[in-house]
Amino acid sequence: MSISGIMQLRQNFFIILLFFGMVLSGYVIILQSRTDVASVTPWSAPIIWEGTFDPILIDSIYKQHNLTIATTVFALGKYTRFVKDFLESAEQHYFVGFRVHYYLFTDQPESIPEVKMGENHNLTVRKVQSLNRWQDISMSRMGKLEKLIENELANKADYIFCLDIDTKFYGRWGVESLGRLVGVIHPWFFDAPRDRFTYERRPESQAYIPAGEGDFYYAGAAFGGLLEDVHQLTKTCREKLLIDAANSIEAVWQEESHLNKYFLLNKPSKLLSPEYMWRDINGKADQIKVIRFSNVAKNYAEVRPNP
Ligand SMILES: CC(=O)N[C@H]1[C@@H](OP(=O)(O)OP(=O)(O)OC[C@H]2O[C@@H](n3ccc(=O)[nH]c3=O)[C@H](O)[C@@H]2O)O[C@H](CO)[C@H](O)[C@@H]1O
Ligand SMILES: [Mn+2]
Repeated sequence: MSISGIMQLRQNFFIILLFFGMVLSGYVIILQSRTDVASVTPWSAPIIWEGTFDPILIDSIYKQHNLTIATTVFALGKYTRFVKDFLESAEQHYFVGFRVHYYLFTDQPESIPEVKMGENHNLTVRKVQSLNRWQDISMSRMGKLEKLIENELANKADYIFCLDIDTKFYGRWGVESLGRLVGVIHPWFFDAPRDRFTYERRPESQAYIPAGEGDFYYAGAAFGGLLEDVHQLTKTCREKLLIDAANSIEAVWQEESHLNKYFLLNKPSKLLSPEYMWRDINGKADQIKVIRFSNVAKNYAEVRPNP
């Protein structure tokens, strides 16, 4: 056979290989799903797990939209020690390649370390008053977030995520997490029956959820969505926390209880699996293929201002 004949044969072979490759990868994308976990809620909202999305494809779709994701964290009292790891790990894994604006609320702006930000990632530090009880610090976030969205974020961001600071990123958290109203399934309860959920059970509280009701138990340490939807959420929770305070009752898990009540009445349009909120001290679970974001181990007695 002549040289050009061999070249032709080789070329044909590669074309056939390419064709089969495309067919095969097409199948892989279309068949991408999970059978060991629920990947959709009874109200038809997706639940995001590893294997339910194609990161390259979804990035390329969202790239066209030039979005900004506002991201809030609070570090008061001894919780400033968590800031460095949070920000450094976020810069490795959190919306890499997309616009992110972190808003960090602290009572000690002077002790916030310098962390090198990636392209299109910015940090704004805000001074807030210190509070004496950790419960008050945690609950007061709702009102501060409400005000931030109301007074500052319009035209500056598209989506917002509100996260705990005693946390660290270990894997990708990207545009697959974006949605109108987004909740994260709590790492203690993703596998538990509903009657074990630690909802507020006293009817006197605005966060009350009766036995037999409720869909999931959501983490207070991460939620998000479109500005308008998160504004409504934070406003409602702030109002309900105030009513409870006026009635001298504090929900069992503070604003997390109110968040769970809100999500019962206003279903999230997207849920994130506990890959997006694990705990360093938790053991492994078969369903968790990737840990993306996790609560770091902490000595409660040492870091909190009160028991
Ligand atoms: C995994 C998860 O869903 N965690 C929730 C849970 O316990 P946690 O044990 O995660 O609560 P926590 O001590 O981390 O407090 C929540 C957040 O408040 C801030 N903070 C708290 C104390 C302090 O001295 N300084 C300070 O800055 C900080 O941003 C912290 O991340 O319950 C809390 C309310 O009961 C919140 O709903 C948390 O989000
Ligand atoms: Mn926490």
